[in-house]
Amino acid sequence: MVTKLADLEVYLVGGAVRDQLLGRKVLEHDYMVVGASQQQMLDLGFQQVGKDFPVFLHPETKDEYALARTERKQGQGYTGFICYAEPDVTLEQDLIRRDLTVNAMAQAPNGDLIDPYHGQQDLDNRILRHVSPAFSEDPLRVLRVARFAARYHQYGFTIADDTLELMTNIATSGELKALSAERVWKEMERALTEPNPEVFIEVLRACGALKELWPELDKLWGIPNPVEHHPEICSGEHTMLVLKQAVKLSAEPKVRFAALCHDLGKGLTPEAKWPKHYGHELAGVKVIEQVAARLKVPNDYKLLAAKVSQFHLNVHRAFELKPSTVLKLLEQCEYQRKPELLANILLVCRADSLGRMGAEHNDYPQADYIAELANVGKQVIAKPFVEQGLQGKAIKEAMTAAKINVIAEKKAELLAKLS
Ligand SMILES: Nc1ccn([C@@H]2O[C@H](COP(=O)(O)OP(=O)(O)OP(=O)(O)O)[C@@H](O)[C@H]2O)c(=O)n1
Repeated sequence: MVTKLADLEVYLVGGAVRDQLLGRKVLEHDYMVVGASQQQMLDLGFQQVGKDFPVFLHPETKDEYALARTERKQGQGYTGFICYAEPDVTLEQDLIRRDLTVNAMAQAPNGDLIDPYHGQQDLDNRILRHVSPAFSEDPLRVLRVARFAARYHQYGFTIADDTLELMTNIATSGELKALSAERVWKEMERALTEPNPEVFIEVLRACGALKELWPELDKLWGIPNPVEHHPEICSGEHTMLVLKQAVKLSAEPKVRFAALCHDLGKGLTPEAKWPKHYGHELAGVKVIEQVAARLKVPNDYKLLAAKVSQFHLNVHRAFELKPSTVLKLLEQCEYQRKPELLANILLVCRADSLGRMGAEHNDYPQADYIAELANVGKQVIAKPFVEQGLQGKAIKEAMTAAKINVIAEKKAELLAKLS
């Protein structure tokens, strides 16, 4: 009979066991409780937090404690689960419903590892492998595996062949379409923070999930670019190179998302026009809006991606732009109200330029050049024009003329230095 906390049969489970064995920092401790009822947990002072599952917060540590449970799928989609969490559910029964063997290990309080599905062996061999056919019960696991592959690529992990086959079956069955946009986006966003987000995209592509979830991106493979600017030719390959450069430049997932989106407009170029892509910048904005609406992408991600798509070629051509065009570009990038937006646009443009085969170590002086012109533009203020007695529209016109002047002066100075 469980009457005090010390009587509970408790195991550390999931990511904490995995990451501890990998020598990684453990941020979250999840525990499983075997042999207790929901009422006993409440009587011990645990606070129930799970709506769908019996998950509780420890009265003192606030760590998550879940009752051992089995789950069976009922119908399509995530909500259709029959969950059973009575005290007779065993540790092994709970572990077998989990996604990957490396996630299906438990550790007893005395340190013993309970590993009925050989997670440690897979961990040592650097393999992501599903535990059982129950893997398919939650299609989101296709994205989870791709995300773990992106995270653990640095340790040499690969996906077991039969797991990739299972993921392919899930993707081609159309079941990914039943996932809510919120769950899909959450996985994508997390994947974008990993050290190798390009692996996430490559895995999704390899199992056919990218085509289902993000066809506008999937389409870029096979669309050529002019070889003189893009020795890698393929737009999909180029996008992966840009993403890798973006990872080097910024930890911000929205910068990485914008890198993925910057050439989506190329998917709309009629084949007869290949390998050129006139107008893909503006065409891409519509595609990004469509992707953002479908995946419920946050507005700041959408805004950055759309601006990068629209203006990346202009930024690349920065030195050729007239001062008035530079000012227009800066204003369209909301350079005064949102300095971070312009800084991120310039980062992605740099990633785009360096994300071409053989260009990895090139310089990208356009970014500093635009940033410096923005700085001088910002310094023009309304006060002197107001003091001259100008009003309303006249102040705005005078300020614009003054901004163009200071930009022209700075442009001449910077170009003289660069030449
Ligand atoms: N769709 C899911 C979600 C979770 N789990 C299981 O629940 C555990 C905890 O899930 P979560 O906290 O999402 O993942 P972690 O493995 O802890 O990974 P992360 O480090 O990304 O938090 C996982 O280890 C896995 O055993 C699962 O099998 N299927």
